[in-house]
Formats: sequence, structure tokens, C-alpha cells
Amino acid sequence: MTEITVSAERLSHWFGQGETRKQALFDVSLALPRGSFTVLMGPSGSGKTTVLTLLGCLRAVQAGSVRLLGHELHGAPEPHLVALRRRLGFIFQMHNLHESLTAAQNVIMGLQVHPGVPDATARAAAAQVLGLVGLSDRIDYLPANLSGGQKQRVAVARALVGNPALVLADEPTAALDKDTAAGVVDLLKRMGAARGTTTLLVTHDNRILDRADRILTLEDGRIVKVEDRA
Ligand SMILES: Nc1ncnc2c1ncn2[C@@H]1O[C@H](COP(=O)(O)OP(=O)(O)OP(=O)(O)O)[C@@H](O)[C@H]1O
Repeated sequence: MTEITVSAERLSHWFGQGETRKQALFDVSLALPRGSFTVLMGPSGSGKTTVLTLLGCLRAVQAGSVRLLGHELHGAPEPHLVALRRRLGFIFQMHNLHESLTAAQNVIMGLQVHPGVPDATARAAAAQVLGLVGLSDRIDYLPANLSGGQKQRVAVARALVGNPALVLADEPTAALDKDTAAGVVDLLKRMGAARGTTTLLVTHDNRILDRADRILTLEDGRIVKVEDRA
């Protein structure tokens, strides 16, 4: 049987209170098999980021079910959610690097959620994953001395260094040129194949679509299309 990393069943979500209360998601159901690479598309405001944050334990589930790594998120206590979040990797459009830390130190931040990792081990893990994203020669650079694409690759390295079960990426290639964007996506795909990492990637970027195993399209808070490419 296929192992499912994360699934949603009839997931609905609302923002605001009283008269401004607005439904952002309507009965969204999906299931991401282990190691799969899924793209989530849709117009601005269709609910993509909301789905990502709900699957990633960054928002409380209000209605419906999310099962992440075998655990139900609806009604789960905060310490449970914190523990689950440690098994995820997040990549956002804005790279959010610490400007006062080098590339390696930023990547090591991705390991701080795993207490007790010795410094030398953390440094070696950071160097290895920076090598995977093609930044072996930039390990000790500060973000100010890196290009936009290089900074984004550091952010990818930071998300992957803890060997997450699930990577949630929100427009990770928006700031990148064509070749760098392709490199980042290929890296995420390779990690899926090599480590069984499951990836869900929000994008408007047509260049990524042909690399997806599955493309989900959201419109007005509903999944309106599922295309299997595998
Ligand atoms: N914190 C919030 N408070 C109120 N409404 C929100 C909030 N976050 C999102 N929304 C609304 O929920 C809907 C879905 O937003 P969401 O950010 O998930 O869309 P998106 O598809 O990711 O859009 P984009 O491509 O522009 O990032 C939109 O109508 C948005 O205005």
C-alpha cells in the first residue's frame, strides 16, 4: 500500500469574524504519497497559501481533517503540532535569511529544531547540503555577498538539512532566473527520489509544471482539477 505523507479530507477554512467572515477553502481533499512531487496552482487568492499553512501545522484546522505523518491535526494540542513541525521543511518566496549569519550558519539554523546535534555534525551537514545546492564555495559568505538566486538556494539548503519528511514550498522560484529555478526544482525532486521526501510546491511558474508528478488546481477555495503526470 502506498504510504501517504499528508492528506486532507473535506478541509474548509474561514478568515475574519462576524460580518467580515469569509470562507477561503471549501471541502478540499488531497493525499500526497511518500516521495511524490506535487504542484499546487491557481489564481491569486484561490487559497494556495492557506492550504500549505494548514498542512504545515502553521494554522489551526477549523473544519475537516488533516492527517500528517499518521497524526490528526484537527484538535491536536500545540506541543504535538510543534513536534510535527520539526519534521517539515519550509521554503518561502522571501528567503528570510539572517543577514548577520553566514550561509553555513543560516543552514545550521534549520537544525536548531533538532536539539542535541553536536556543532561539528551540524557544520558537516550544512556543508554537505550547501554542496548539493551548488554553494560549496560560498559556505562562509554573508547573505549580503550572495546573489538573489544563491540566497534562495541557501534557504532551500536550510529547509532540507534536517532531512524533512515533507517540504512545503511557497513560490520558491519566483525570484530566480530560469536555470537557477530549474536547479532548485531538480534538487527537490532528487531529494524525493533519494530520501523519500514528499514535496508540495505552490507556483505560478510554468517552467516547473512538467517536473510534477501531479498538478492540483485551486479556484475560489476548491480543487477544480487534478492532473497526474507520473
Ligand atoms: N490572514 C488573513 N485574513 C483574512 N483573509 C485572508 C488571510 N489570509 C488569506 N486570506 C484570504 O483568503 C483567501 C485565500 O488566500 P491565500 O493567501 O491562501 O491565496 P493564494 O492562492 O495563496 O494567493 P496568492 O497567489 O496571491 O498568494 C483570499 O481571499 C485572501 O484574501
